[in-house]
Amino acid sequence: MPPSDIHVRFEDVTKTFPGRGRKDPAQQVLRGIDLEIHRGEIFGIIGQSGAGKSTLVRLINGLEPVTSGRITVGDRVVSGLSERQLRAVRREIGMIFQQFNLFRSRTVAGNVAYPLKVAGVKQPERDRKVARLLDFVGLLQRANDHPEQLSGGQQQRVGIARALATDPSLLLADEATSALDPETTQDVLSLLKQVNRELGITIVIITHEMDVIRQIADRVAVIDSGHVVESGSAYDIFAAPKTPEATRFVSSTLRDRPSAATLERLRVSHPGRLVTVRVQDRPAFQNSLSVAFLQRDVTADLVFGGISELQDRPVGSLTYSLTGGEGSVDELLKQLRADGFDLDEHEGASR
Ligand SMILES: Nc1ncnc2c1ncn2[C@@H]1O[C@H](COP(=O)(O)OP(=O)(O)OP(=O)(O)O)[C@@H](O)[C@H]1O
Repeated sequence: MPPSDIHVRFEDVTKTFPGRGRKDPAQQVLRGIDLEIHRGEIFGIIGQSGAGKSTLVRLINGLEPVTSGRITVGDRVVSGLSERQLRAVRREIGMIFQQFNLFRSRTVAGNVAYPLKVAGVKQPERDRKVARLLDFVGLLQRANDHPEQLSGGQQQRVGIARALATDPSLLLADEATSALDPETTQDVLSLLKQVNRELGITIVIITHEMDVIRQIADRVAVIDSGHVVESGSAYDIFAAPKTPEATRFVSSTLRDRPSAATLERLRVSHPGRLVTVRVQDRPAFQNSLSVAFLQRDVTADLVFGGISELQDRPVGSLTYSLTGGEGSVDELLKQLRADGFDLDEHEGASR
């Protein structure tokens, strides 16, 4: 990828918060982070609470300084800049927050106008721009209301309009939908997609909800205890997560794999060997499985599973209870693995 197509680059970045003594020791929150966020994409960062997501995103616009390593935004190294130098960088980077962070004393229009005022944009131009932004987020009619008169979703729309006021090329979204109900979350995610597709703005979205990643991200990094444990296209991570952390996040949203308790129940009600096959985006996926079952004379009862779509491609898994004559299930599993099927047998099942 040409360097100009990389919008944000982390190179061996660490972050340690200094402690204040023995009872409050220094805390290393990010360790050796290497990441490349491409221009024009929606990049998701997922991790559990305390994994270091907010810190990571706050390093990009210098709200926190790095401890070591280098962060580049466009062709500019932003780590190590002074507050004055950072002000110019921040004009190119919008940010939205979980709690919206609007000024309660200002109107909706006043909130959106604020960054323009700070940037020295004069009145008639400012009013025109505020009206255009409020129209874009669907709140032109509410320009003179105050934030508390709006729903959470509407307040986040104002947050988005305000973040777009200085025409940023990059938008940072810190748990932007975590305070919203599922339906409003959908609306805000649709608006963010529109911001990305129509305005060409790169979006970095951090979340602890894999469903947000499923709905919106092109690529994703999974972070755990300050490390990037897995990264890649959202489809690849959903279709074939490689680490236990990514697997946990994926099954939390697809709910396609049986839990330990469900497996116990399935073992009681089904005599066969329990095998989970990952759904693959290949022609006649299910038909090839059925043919293999028939050829080996194995009876396959579908006992659990789920298939969803991500970027118009199938993801998920199917769990079968397999029964057959002496050696036939072993032969079947060997053949399926050789044919490139991705499967796990749940040990402990009755044989
Ligand atoms: N300013 C700070 N000073 C000291 N420690 C901090 C500071 N900011 C964050 N931390 C610590 O860094 C760790 C990571 O916090 P961070 O907010 O980045 O995680 P997160 O993954 O975003 O989690 P959450 O979703 O709960 O905010 C936490 O243990 C937190 O207590």
